[in-house]
Amino acid sequence: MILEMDCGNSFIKWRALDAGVAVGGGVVDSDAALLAAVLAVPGLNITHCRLVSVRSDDETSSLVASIVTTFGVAAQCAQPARSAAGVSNGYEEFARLGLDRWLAVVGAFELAKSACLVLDFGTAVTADFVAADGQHLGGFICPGMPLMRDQLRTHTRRIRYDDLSAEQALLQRTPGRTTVEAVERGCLLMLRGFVMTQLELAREYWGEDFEVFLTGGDASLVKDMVPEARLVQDLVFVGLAVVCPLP
Ligand SMILES: Nc1ncnc2c1ncn2[C@@H]1O[C@H](COP(=O)(O)OP(=O)(O)OP(=O)(O)O)[C@@H](O)[C@H]1O
Ligand SMILES: CC(C)(CO)[C@@H](O)C(=O)NCCC(=O)O
Ligand SMILES: [K+]
Repeated sequence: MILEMDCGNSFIKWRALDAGVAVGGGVVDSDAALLAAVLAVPGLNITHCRLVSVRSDDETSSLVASIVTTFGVAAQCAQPARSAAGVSNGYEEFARLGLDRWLAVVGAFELAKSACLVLDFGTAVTADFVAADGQHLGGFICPGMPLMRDQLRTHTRRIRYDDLSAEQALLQRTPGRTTVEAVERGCLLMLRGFVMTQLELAREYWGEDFEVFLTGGDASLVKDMVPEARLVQDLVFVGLAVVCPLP
Protein backbone atom coordinates (compact mmCIF):
# COMPACT_ATOMS: atom_id res chain seq x y z
CA MET A 1 0.00 0.00 0.00
CA ILE A 2 1.32 3.44 -0.99
CA LEU A 3 0.52 6.55 1.03
CA GLU A 4 0.60 9.78 -1.02
CA MET A 5 0.28 13.34 0.27
CA ASP A 6 0.02 16.81 -1.25
CA CYS A 7 0.75 19.30 1.52
CA GLY A 8 -0.66 22.67 0.41
CA ASN A 9 -0.82 25.90 2.36
CA SER A 10 -4.28 25.28 3.82
CA PHE A 11 -4.93 21.56 3.49
CA ILE A 12 -3.22 18.20 3.14
CA LYS A 13 -4.72 16.09 0.36
CA TRP A 14 -3.92 12.39 0.80
CA ARG A 15 -4.74 8.99 -0.59
CA ALA A 16 -3.75 5.37 -0.02
CA LEU A 17 -3.33 3.09 -3.04
CA ASP A 18 -3.37 -0.70 -2.95
CA ALA A 19 -2.14 -2.21 -6.23
CA GLY A 20 -3.00 1.10 -7.91
CA VAL A 21 -6.55 1.23 -6.50
CA ALA A 22 -7.50 3.98 -4.03
CA VAL A 23 -8.49 2.39 -0.72
CA GLY A 24 -8.66 5.67 1.19
CA GLY A 25 -8.16 9.38 0.82
CA GLY A 26 -9.36 12.82 1.74
CA VAL A 27 -8.60 16.39 2.70
CA VAL A 28 -7.44 17.30 6.22
CA ASP A 29 -6.34 20.51 7.88
CA SER A 30 -3.57 19.29 10.22
CA ASP A 31 -0.87 16.64 10.62
CA ALA A 32 -2.78 15.09 13.52
CA ALA A 33 -5.95 14.82 11.43
CA LEU A 34 -3.92 13.23 8.63
CA LEU A 35 -2.47 10.52 10.89
CA ALA A 36 -5.90 9.79 12.38
CA ALA A 37 -7.55 9.59 8.94
CA VAL A 38 -4.88 7.26 7.55
CA LEU A 39 -4.95 5.03 10.65
CA ALA A 40 -8.69 4.57 10.04
CA VAL A 41 -8.14 2.95 6.61
CA PRO A 42 -9.40 -0.66 6.88
CA GLY A 43 -6.61 -3.24 6.51
CA LEU A 44 -3.94 -0.52 6.57
CA ASN A 45 -0.56 -1.83 5.44
CA ILE A 46 1.67 1.00 4.20
CA THR A 47 4.84 -0.16 2.49
CA HIS A 48 5.79 3.08 0.71
CA CYS A 49 5.14 6.76 1.23
CA ARG A 50 5.74 9.76 -1.05
CA LEU A 51 4.77 13.37 -0.68
CA VAL A 52 5.07 16.88 -2.02
CA SER A 53 5.02 19.89 0.23
CA VAL A 54 4.99 23.65 -0.33
CA ARG A 55 5.20 24.17 3.43
CA SER A 56 8.33 25.28 5.30
CA ASP A 57 11.19 22.79 5.65
CA ASP A 58 10.52 22.58 9.41
CA GLU A 59 6.84 21.74 8.93
CA THR A 60 7.64 19.19 6.25
CA SER A 61 10.38 17.49 8.34
CA SER A 62 8.04 17.31 11.28
CA LEU A 63 5.37 15.58 9.18
CA VAL A 64 7.94 13.17 7.71
CA ALA A 65 9.11 12.30 11.26
CA SER A 66 5.51 11.60 12.37
CA ILE A 67 5.03 9.30 9.39
CA VAL A 68 8.15 7.30 10.20
CA THR A 69 7.05 6.98 13.84
CA THR A 70 3.41 6.19 13.11
CA PHE A 71 3.66 3.92 10.07
CA GLY A 72 7.26 2.68 10.24
CA VAL A 73 8.05 3.69 6.64
CA ALA A 74 10.34 6.35 5.22
CA ALA A 75 8.63 9.17 3.34
CA GLN A 76 10.09 10.18 -0.01
CA CYS A 77 9.72 13.93 -0.65
CA ALA A 78 9.56 15.33 -4.20
CA GLN A 79 12.59 17.56 -4.78
CA PRO A 80 13.13 20.53 -7.06
CA ALA A 81 14.64 19.61 -10.43
CA ARG A 82 15.87 21.37 -13.54
CA SER A 83 14.08 18.80 -15.69
CA ALA A 84 11.99 15.63 -15.35
CA ALA A 85 10.08 13.32 -17.70
CA GLY A 86 10.68 15.53 -20.74
CA VAL A 87 9.76 18.81 -19.01
CA SER A 88 12.31 21.60 -18.46
CA ASN A 89 11.72 23.87 -15.50
CA GLY A 90 11.43 27.44 -16.82
CA TYR A 91 12.34 29.32 -13.63
CA GLU A 92 15.59 31.30 -13.51
CA GLU A 93 16.23 29.48 -10.22
CA PHE A 94 14.51 26.13 -10.70
CA ALA A 95 14.31 25.38 -6.96
CA ARG A 96 12.10 28.45 -6.43
CA LEU A 97 9.23 27.05 -8.50
CA GLY A 98 6.56 25.72 -6.13
CA LEU A 99 6.84 21.93 -6.07
CA ASP A 100 3.07 21.53 -6.45
CA ARG A 101 3.24 23.59 -9.65
CA TRP A 102 6.21 21.59 -10.87
CA LEU A 103 4.48 18.24 -10.29
CA ALA A 104 1.23 19.47 -11.84
CA VAL A 105 3.17 20.52 -14.93
CA VAL A 106 5.07 17.22 -15.11
CA GLY A 107 1.77 15.34 -14.62
CA ALA A 108 -0.02 17.37 -17.31
CA PHE A 109 2.77 16.89 -19.85
CA GLU A 110 2.83 13.17 -19.07
CA LEU A 111 -0.91 12.98 -19.85
CA ALA A 112 -1.00 15.39 -22.82
CA LYS A 113 2.40 15.08 -24.54
CA SER A 114 1.50 18.41 -26.13
CA ALA A 115 1.54 22.08 -25.21
CA CYS A 116 -0.47 22.64 -22.03
CA LEU A 117 -1.89 25.32 -19.82
CA VAL A 118 -2.17 24.14 -16.21
CA LEU A 119 -4.51 26.06 -13.91
CA ASP A 120 -4.63 25.29 -10.17
CA PHE A 121 -7.36 26.82 -7.99
CA GLY A 122 -6.24 26.38 -4.39
CA THR A 123 -5.38 28.85 -1.65
CA ALA A 124 -3.40 30.58 -4.39
CA VAL A 125 -4.39 30.36 -8.05
CA THR A 126 -1.59 29.48 -10.43
CA ALA A 127 -1.20 29.21 -14.19
CA ASP A 128 1.71 27.41 -15.86
CA PHE A 129 2.61 27.16 -19.54
CA VAL A 130 4.40 24.19 -21.09
CA ALA A 131 5.31 24.18 -24.79
CA ALA A 132 4.93 21.09 -26.99
CA ASP A 133 8.67 20.35 -26.65
CA GLY A 134 8.34 20.21 -22.85
CA GLN A 135 9.79 23.64 -22.15
CA HIS A 136 8.04 25.20 -19.16
CA LEU A 137 7.67 28.89 -20.03
CA GLY A 138 6.82 30.02 -16.48
CA GLY A 139 3.50 31.10 -15.08
CA PHE A 140 1.42 33.39 -12.91
CA ILE A 141 0.42 33.36 -9.23
CA CYS A 142 -2.47 35.26 -7.69
CA PRO A 143 -4.70 34.97 -4.64
CA GLY A 144 -7.37 32.26 -4.78
CA MET A 145 -10.97 32.64 -3.61
CA PRO A 146 -10.14 31.98 0.07
CA LEU A 147 -7.45 34.68 0.10
CA MET A 148 -9.48 37.23 -1.86
CA ARG A 149 -12.50 36.99 0.43
CA ASP A 150 -10.38 36.92 3.58
CA GLN A 151 -8.49 40.06 2.54
CA LEU A 152 -11.78 41.90 2.05
CA ARG A 153 -13.15 40.67 5.36
CA THR A 154 -9.93 41.51 7.20
CA HIS A 155 -9.39 44.99 5.79
CA THR A 156 -12.93 46.34 5.84
CA ARG A 157 -15.25 46.89 8.78
CA ARG A 158 -18.59 46.22 7.14
CA ILE A 159 -17.94 43.06 5.16
CA ARG A 160 -19.00 40.12 7.32
CA TYR A 161 -20.89 36.97 6.34
CA ASP A 162 -20.97 33.23 6.95
CA ASP A 163 -19.85 30.34 4.74
CA LEU A 164 -23.35 29.11 3.95
CA SER A 165 -24.52 32.45 2.53
CA ALA A 166 -21.25 32.62 0.58
CA GLU A 167 -22.02 29.29 -1.07
CA GLN A 168 -25.55 30.37 -1.94
CA ALA A 169 -24.37 33.72 -3.32
CA LEU A 170 -22.25 31.88 -5.90
CA LEU A 171 -25.24 30.11 -7.43
CA GLN A 172 -25.90 33.20 -9.61
CA ARG A 173 -23.71 35.81 -11.29
CA THR A 174 -26.00 38.84 -11.56
CA PRO A 175 -24.82 42.04 -9.81
CA GLY A 176 -24.96 41.50 -6.03
CA ARG A 177 -27.82 43.05 -4.07
CA THR A 178 -26.41 42.05 -0.68
CA THR A 179 -22.85 42.33 0.65
CA VAL A 180 -22.24 38.61 0.49
CA GLU A 181 -23.44 38.45 -3.12
CA ALA A 182 -21.40 41.50 -4.15
CA VAL A 183 -18.18 40.14 -2.61
CA GLU A 184 -18.50 36.49 -3.59
CA ARG A 185 -19.55 37.23 -7.16
CA GLY A 186 -16.89 39.94 -7.45
CA CYS A 187 -14.15 37.49 -6.40
CA LEU A 188 -15.59 34.88 -8.74
CA LEU A 189 -15.35 37.33 -11.64
CA MET A 190 -11.70 38.02 -10.74
CA LEU A 191 -11.07 34.28 -10.93
CA ARG A 192 -12.88 33.95 -14.24
CA GLY A 193 -11.15 37.01 -15.67
CA PHE A 194 -7.82 35.40 -14.79
CA VAL A 195 -8.82 32.23 -16.65
CA MET A 196 -9.89 34.20 -19.73
CA THR A 197 -6.55 36.02 -19.83
CA GLN A 198 -4.57 32.79 -19.53
CA LEU A 199 -6.57 31.23 -22.36
CA GLU A 200 -5.90 34.29 -24.55
CA LEU A 201 -2.17 34.04 -23.88
CA ALA A 202 -2.11 30.30 -24.60
CA ARG A 203 -3.93 30.95 -27.92
CA GLU A 204 -1.39 33.66 -28.80
CA TYR A 205 1.39 31.12 -28.29
CA TRP A 206 -0.16 27.97 -29.69
CA GLY A 207 -3.37 28.77 -31.57
CA GLU A 208 -5.84 26.00 -30.72
CA ASP A 209 -3.07 23.45 -30.37
CA PHE A 210 -2.88 22.99 -26.59
CA GLU A 211 -4.62 21.22 -23.73
CA VAL A 212 -6.00 22.88 -20.62
CA PHE A 213 -5.77 21.13 -17.25
CA LEU A 214 -7.80 22.28 -14.26
CA THR A 215 -7.11 21.22 -10.71
CA GLY A 216 -7.54 22.44 -7.11
CA GLY A 217 -10.52 22.83 -4.81
CA ASP A 218 -12.15 25.74 -6.67
CA ALA A 219 -11.70 24.42 -10.24
CA SER A 220 -15.45 23.77 -10.47
CA LEU A 221 -16.04 27.56 -10.38
CA VAL A 222 -14.46 27.97 -13.82
CA LYS A 223 -14.97 24.57 -15.47
CA ASP A 224 -17.87 25.80 -17.64
CA MET A 225 -15.57 28.41 -19.24
CA VAL A 226 -13.37 25.68 -20.74
CA PRO A 227 -15.61 22.71 -21.52
CA GLU A 228 -12.77 20.96 -23.37
CA ALA A 229 -10.44 21.24 -20.36
CA ARG A 230 -9.44 18.15 -18.40
CA LEU A 231 -10.46 18.43 -14.74
CA VAL A 232 -7.82 16.30 -13.03
CA GLN A 233 -8.10 16.67 -9.26
CA ASP A 234 -5.16 14.33 -8.68
CA LEU A 235 -2.83 16.02 -11.20
CA VAL A 236 -0.18 16.65 -8.53
CA PHE A 237 -0.27 12.94 -7.66
CA VAL A 238 0.20 12.04 -11.33
CA GLY A 239 3.38 14.14 -11.32
CA LEU A 240 4.42 12.75 -7.93
CA ALA A 241 4.32 9.18 -9.25
CA VAL A 242 6.51 10.27 -12.17
CA VAL A 243 9.22 11.98 -10.09
CA CYS A 244 9.10 9.56 -7.13
CA PRO A 245 8.67 6.12 -8.74
CA LEU A 246 8.58 3.14 -6.40
CA PRO A 247 12.03 1.62 -5.79
N1 LIG B 1 -12.52 21.11 6.27
C1 LIG B 1 -12.45 20.50 5.09
N2 LIG B 1 -12.53 19.16 5.02
C2 LIG B 1 -12.46 18.55 3.85
N3 LIG B 1 -12.27 19.17 2.69
C3 LIG B 1 -12.18 20.47 2.68
C4 LIG B 1 -12.25 21.20 3.87
N4 LIG B 1 -12.11 22.49 3.57
C5 LIG B 1 -11.95 22.55 2.24
N5 LIG B 1 -11.98 21.36 1.70
C6 LIG B 1 -11.79 21.02 0.30
O1 LIG B 1 -10.42 20.65 0.18
C7 LIG B 1 -9.90 21.02 -1.06
C8 LIG B 1 -8.65 21.85 -0.84
O2 LIG B 1 -7.96 21.85 -2.04
P1 LIG B 1 -7.09 23.07 -2.47
O3 LIG B 1 -6.58 22.73 -3.81
O4 LIG B 1 -7.90 24.30 -2.32
O5 LIG B 1 -5.93 22.99 -1.38
P2 LIG B 1 -5.23 24.10 -0.51
O6 LIG B 1 -4.32 23.40 0.43
O7 LIG B 1 -6.19 25.08 0.07
O8 LIG B 1 -4.48 24.92 -1.57
P3 LIG B 1 -3.02 24.74 -2.08
O9 LIG B 1 -2.76 23.26 -2.24
O10 LIG B 1 -3.08 25.45 -3.39
O11 LIG B 1 -2.18 25.42 -1.08
C9 LIG B 1 -11.01 21.77 -1.72
O12 LIG B 1 -11.67 20.86 -2.59
C10 LIG B 1 -11.94 22.18 -0.60
O13 LIG B 1 -13.27 22.33 -1.05
C1 LIG C 1 2.12 29.38 -5.32
C2 LIG C 1 1.90 28.26 -4.32
C3 LIG C 1 1.59 28.84 -2.96
C4 LIG C 1 0.70 27.44 -4.82
O1 LIG C 1 0.42 26.41 -3.94
C5 LIG C 1 3.15 27.32 -4.25
O2 LIG C 1 3.39 26.77 -5.50
C6 LIG C 1 4.38 28.04 -3.77
O3 LIG C 1 4.56 28.27 -2.62
N1 LIG C 1 5.29 28.41 -4.74
C7 LIG C 1 6.55 29.07 -4.48
C8 LIG C 1 6.67 30.32 -5.27
C9 LIG C 1 6.71 30.10 -6.77
O4 LIG C 1 6.19 29.11 -7.28
O5 LIG C 1 7.29 30.96 -7.45
K1 LIG D 1 -2.11 22.89 -4.66
